[in-house]
Amino acid sequence: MTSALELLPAVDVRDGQAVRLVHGESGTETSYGSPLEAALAWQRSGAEWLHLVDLDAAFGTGDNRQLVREVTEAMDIKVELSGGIRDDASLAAALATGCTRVNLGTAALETPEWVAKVIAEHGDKIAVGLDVRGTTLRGRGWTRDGGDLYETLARLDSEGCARYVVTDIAKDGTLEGPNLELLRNVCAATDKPVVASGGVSSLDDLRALSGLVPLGVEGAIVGKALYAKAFTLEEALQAVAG
Ligand SMILES: O=C(O)c1ccccc1NCC(=O)[C@H](O)[C@H](O)COP(=O)(O)O
Repeated sequence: MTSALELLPAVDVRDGQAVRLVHGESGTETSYGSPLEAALAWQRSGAEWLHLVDLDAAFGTGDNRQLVREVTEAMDIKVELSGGIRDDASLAAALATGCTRVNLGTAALETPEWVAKVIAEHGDKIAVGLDVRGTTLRGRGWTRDGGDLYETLARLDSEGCARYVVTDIAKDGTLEGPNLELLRNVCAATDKPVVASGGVSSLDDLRALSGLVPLGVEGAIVGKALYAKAFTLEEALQAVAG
């Protein structure tokens, strides 16, 4: 039997606030208040995962490390931490929060030897974010080109990377629907589970992503649609229930 699609409601933190960006671009923020309140609300609604992003750390405009730690420690559910985890110190701080796993982005493009080392050390506590425009990867808060998607995926697979978080930046925060073709292509290129991110707008999008579970899509991150109240998390969980 195939498992149900996992849902990861997103809390992206900028300057201490829960925000949503469009295409991940700095300056496009819509603010949604306290990150802790948002995270607790998703937990109360039945989430089993939280996708928590430190956008300042991703953009290099500071960090929300203390707040991210407080939110993670307040959760009874699994937490995936993302944003600016690029060296031993930031990885140690992220893992010390007690999160379930971390999502590395820029480091996989700029310091591949370090990423290979931490994959070997930490196994499935490490996921790698493949954030793309077309098939070109983007790093540094999605502001710099960082190589070819499929070459990088092959390299990370050979290093034992456990899981990928795949974002089509053109879709992120737009409510235009996920890039199903990209997800199919990535699943065809790797045996490792894929978490889809960016663009979910409706329960039908979630049903379409559920249809990709047999191909290797394990989960879906949902941000803007929940904040914009396109549907509730309870409805989303019902829609993907196996
Ligand atoms: O995850 C990151 O490190 C990151 C870096 C720079 C800009 C954005 C980043 N993440 C954004 C997300 O993970 C979103 O929460 C997620 O893609 C949800 O998108 P949507 O459902 O379209 O709001």
